[in-house]
Amino acid sequence: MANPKCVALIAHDQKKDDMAAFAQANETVFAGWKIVATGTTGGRVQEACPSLNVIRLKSGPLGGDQQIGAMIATGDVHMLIFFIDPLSAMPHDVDVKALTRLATVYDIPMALNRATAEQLIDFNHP
Ligand SMILES: O=C(CO)COP(=O)(O)O
Repeated sequence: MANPKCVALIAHDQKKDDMAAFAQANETVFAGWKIVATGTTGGRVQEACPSLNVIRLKSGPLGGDQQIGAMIATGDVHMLIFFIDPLSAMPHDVDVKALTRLATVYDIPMALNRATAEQLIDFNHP
């Protein structure tokens, strides 16, 4: 089988419950994907979806967003699902901006809320 496409999953703290529920509801779809995630998000998704193999990177504020940005630049991440919290100030706001900028530069599908993510995965079964 060809290498599966890679999706990056990230959620800010206020959105982590939502991400865990979203991943669980779509566990069978994600089974066909390689999954990378920032540290804490990845832990929550792994807990919610024991059948998946979630590759956990650093936590977002400690460089995880930048790691995923680098993977987008090298062509190793093909879709970004990032449940952002627009109501809280983030110490690593510049990293968040850099990540969404790179997803735009490299023109990969990017969902920043759950409604868009649901649509994206409907269209992107590998
Ligand atoms: O802060 C984040 C994204 O900007 C997410 O990082 P964690 O998944 O480690 O909480």
